[in-house]
Amino acid sequence: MGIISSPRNISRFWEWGRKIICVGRNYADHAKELKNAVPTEPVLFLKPPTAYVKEGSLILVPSYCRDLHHEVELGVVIGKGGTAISRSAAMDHVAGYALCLDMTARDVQEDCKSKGLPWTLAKAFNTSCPVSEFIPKEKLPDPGNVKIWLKVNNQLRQDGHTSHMIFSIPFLVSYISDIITLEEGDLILTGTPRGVGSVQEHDEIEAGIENVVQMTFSVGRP
Ligand SMILES: CC(=O)CC(=O)C(=O)O
Ligand SMILES: [Mg+2]
Repeated sequence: MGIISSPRNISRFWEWGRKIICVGRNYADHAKELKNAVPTEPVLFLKPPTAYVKEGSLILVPSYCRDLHHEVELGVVIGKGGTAISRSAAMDHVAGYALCLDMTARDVQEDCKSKGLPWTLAKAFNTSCPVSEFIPKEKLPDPGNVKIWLKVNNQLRQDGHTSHMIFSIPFLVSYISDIITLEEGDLILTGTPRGVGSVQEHDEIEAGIENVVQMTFSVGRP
């Protein structure tokens, strides 16, 4: 008897084992709050698929981290892969979106920056990429014009607007695809607005895209 394989469903993109490509310092107000220069080219780094976590599971503080930060970000889910995608064709490659957290071991990142080391330990640990449900493209017709927010224990910490991104979604899809071939199921995190800050074990993080999606995660220890 042959093996029947069911087709993969893009609304469960986090199960596909694809790349997570993150853009850093894409909001001038956040670059400034961390005393970083406002970039003239996108800053890129990666998270592995083992970084994904869905609502109902804990965000885990890595054992070596003393200062875990939240960063709320709009995620772009790739529906059609490609290399050297033009800016004008970029949105044809987008299947939809997800609200994402780029959890960051800030103390470790600062140490890596001072030593000129890569950010892997700070950004790529297990559960460093909590994601909302998949948002089909039609439900977010103007992704460059939405409010994203984040609360910790019901206190508003981040209250940003995607219109403040330095590099737009079409620009980022095109720019990244020149360097890293994009594949169906890949996720691009588009950077965080100002207001990043610490979370501790037992904290509750709530985040949303205004009028579109909301999600809640708790923080724990492994
Ligand atoms: C300084 C950072 O951690 C950059 C980053 O991830 C961002 O979203 O900006
Ligand atoms: Mg980030």
